[in-house]
Amino acid sequence: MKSREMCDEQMLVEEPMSDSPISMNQSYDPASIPEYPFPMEQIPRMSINDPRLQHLIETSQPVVITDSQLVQPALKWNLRYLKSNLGDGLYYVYSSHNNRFKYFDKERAKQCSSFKQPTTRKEVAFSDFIEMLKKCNESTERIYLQQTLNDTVGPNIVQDYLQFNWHFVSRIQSKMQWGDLSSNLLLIGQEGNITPVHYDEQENFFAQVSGFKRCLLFSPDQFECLYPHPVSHPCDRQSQVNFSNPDYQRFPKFRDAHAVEAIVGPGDVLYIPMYWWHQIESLASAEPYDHGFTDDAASSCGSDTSDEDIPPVTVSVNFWYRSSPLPQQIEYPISAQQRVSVMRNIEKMVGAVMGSPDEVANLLRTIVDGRYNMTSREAT
Ligand SMILES: O=C(O)CCC(=O)C(=O)O
Ligand SMILES: [Fe+2]
Repeated sequence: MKSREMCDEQMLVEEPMSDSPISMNQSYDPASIPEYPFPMEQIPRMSINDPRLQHLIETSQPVVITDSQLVQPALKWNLRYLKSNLGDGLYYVYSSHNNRFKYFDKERAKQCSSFKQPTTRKEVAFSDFIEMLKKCNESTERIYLQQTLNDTVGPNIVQDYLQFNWHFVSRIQSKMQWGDLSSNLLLIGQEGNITPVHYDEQENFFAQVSGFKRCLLFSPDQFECLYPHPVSHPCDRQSQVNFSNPDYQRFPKFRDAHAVEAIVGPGDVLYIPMYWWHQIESLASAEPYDHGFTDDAASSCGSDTSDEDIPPVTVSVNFWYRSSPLPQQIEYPISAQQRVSVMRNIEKMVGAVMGSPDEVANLLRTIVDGRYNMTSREAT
């Protein structure tokens, strides 16, 4: 396990482009990293040319790629540039009364009267998002923009997007026989925001554009330690465990959880394999955040409040690729990913037939109790 000091050194980011607004020697504030009770190892960081890279991706191991230039044209995406160039589309902005932004399915939430929504969501113009950010300075509310990039973006963003390093990602996509790129999610959140631990059913190249994020990953074989909500719950795929305040009575196997960690900065791309659990935390920058409005505050933002009031944000863009958990030929023992997929399918099937989550538990217990949960000696 590498020491935090080594990590901090690694995080000194070279200026990526001469006309880039990213200043040299950018780094994060180590004091902004939350502490947790589980052990952590570092995710390897390597060059696009490193011969180990392909093997890691082939075997579904997380890795940080440091020089892919995947989103190089986006490294100039500060708030001012985005405001001028994102176009007049609407953006989903989530609000939370604490720093956690736990995902939930809105449709399922409507059907579940006892469910307390952890965040609220608004669809707003990008300029309104900036006004909302300013208001966050006056309250404890925090916000997080999370919107799939779509065809409402302006021509400069289209140009930037076309100049992403598609050669790099498409080569991996075809080598790994992944399906289509399903979407690119743009994430702009305040420093300190946390996306709590969950897994996705897609392969992910997670590209950091501005600011720093701490990414904690757990392999799919830690399903038992992380206690996901039932598949029918609005928070399907999300862990029930809150790392900042773990309830060991309810979740005793969380004591066995162990993470791998990466701190990503501008230009880094983290490969998050499908079904790998991840918690993503926006860290505080060590330097003052340059949103780009400082020179022409009055004209740029067009509002009563000063642009100086905009709190610092982090910006990321992910690349989600469809993939199948089942290979053409199943090999035994099945992988941890396949095991999760099988469990999900069984849970969904029983839930669909029985109609209620309580019935799922009863039915599965009836199948197992006294029959499969015995030692092999008792069973004979
Ligand atoms: O950056 C974040 O806050 C969450 C990103 C995430 O969960 C993802 O890309 O799958
Ligand atoms: Fe995710």
